[in-house]
Amino acid sequence: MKNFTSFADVGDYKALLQQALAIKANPYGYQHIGKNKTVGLIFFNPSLRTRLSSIKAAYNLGAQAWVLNAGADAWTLEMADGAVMNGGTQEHIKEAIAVMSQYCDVLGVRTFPTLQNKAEDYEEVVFNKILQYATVPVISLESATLHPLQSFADLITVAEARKKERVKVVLTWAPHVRALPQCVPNSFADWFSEVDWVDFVITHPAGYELDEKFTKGARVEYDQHQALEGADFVQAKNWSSYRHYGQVLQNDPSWMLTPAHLAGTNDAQFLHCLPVRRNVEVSDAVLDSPNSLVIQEAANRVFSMQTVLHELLK
Ligand SMILES: NCCC[C@H](NC(=O)CCC(=O)O)C(=O)O
Ligand SMILES: NC(=O)OP(=O)(O)O
Repeated sequence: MKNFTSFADVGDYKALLQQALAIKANPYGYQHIGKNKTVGLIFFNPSLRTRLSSIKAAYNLGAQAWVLNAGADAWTLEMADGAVMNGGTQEHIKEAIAVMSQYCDVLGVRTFPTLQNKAEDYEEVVFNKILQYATVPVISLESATLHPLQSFADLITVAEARKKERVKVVLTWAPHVRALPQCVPNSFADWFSEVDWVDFVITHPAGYELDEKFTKGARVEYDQHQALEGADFVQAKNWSSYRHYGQVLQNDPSWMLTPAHLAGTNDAQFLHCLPVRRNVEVSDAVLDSPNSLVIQEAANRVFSMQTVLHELLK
């Protein structure tokens, strides 16, 4: 693995999953890998889990980590090639990333989409500049279109929690009060459509279709009730429209997941990447039920990151 930006970077996902489970069983057993190594973490956007689990993952591996809040703590960065920098931007991304590469052995970067410029977001213009200028391996901490560390943690969680060999996993759209990125559902589809022991179904209202580049022919069922029938795992997430880019087309509260929605499932276990808007996306009764895996899922963010760091630093 050269960088970690999507499922395609992984190669053998079964081997990576086994490695994650081995690391989780013996989290401090690989400290020789991180000795004298530094993990750099740059955030252009807020984070709780990704930031803290990445520091913990580095620590478990015997490495040190530093964090830069690029949106707040550093100089205002210029992204455009050939820019005449006589305005508000103070440092070009070209130098900034090259310099930060001098201070670490692997670089994690979070940069959200604009949700305004579809072409710029879906061409990953900012993230690709970072890949271009970095001289160390780069890990996506959530880019404009994908969140692979989250999906890998979701895969670890489903693998641990499944009660049978083949499982049905449903990704359901949920209402929200804001327009959110498509990264988490894109990435969930990018990973789960490839897992050979998963029957994967996506459900959302019309107009919320995801980019087929990521859904890769996965079954889309517009009737949420039908989709949830017999599910073993349900991942809920809001996203804004991809077709009508960045728009909130509707917010029908009947899509909020409640125990009644889960009645026809196979006692489904519940997933959400967090942060979650309680009683907007999902009801308290679902989040607080014994079938909720959200804390275990967040805990597994340490092991998805630790496994990726292990691969890139070994
Ligand atoms: N990193 C996990 C999800 C981040 C982001 N959620 C948010 O922005 C929620 C913000 C709010 O609830 O206002 C998203 O959906 O991609
Ligand atoms: N799930 C997730 O990535 O959370 P943060 O945005 O808090 O890092």
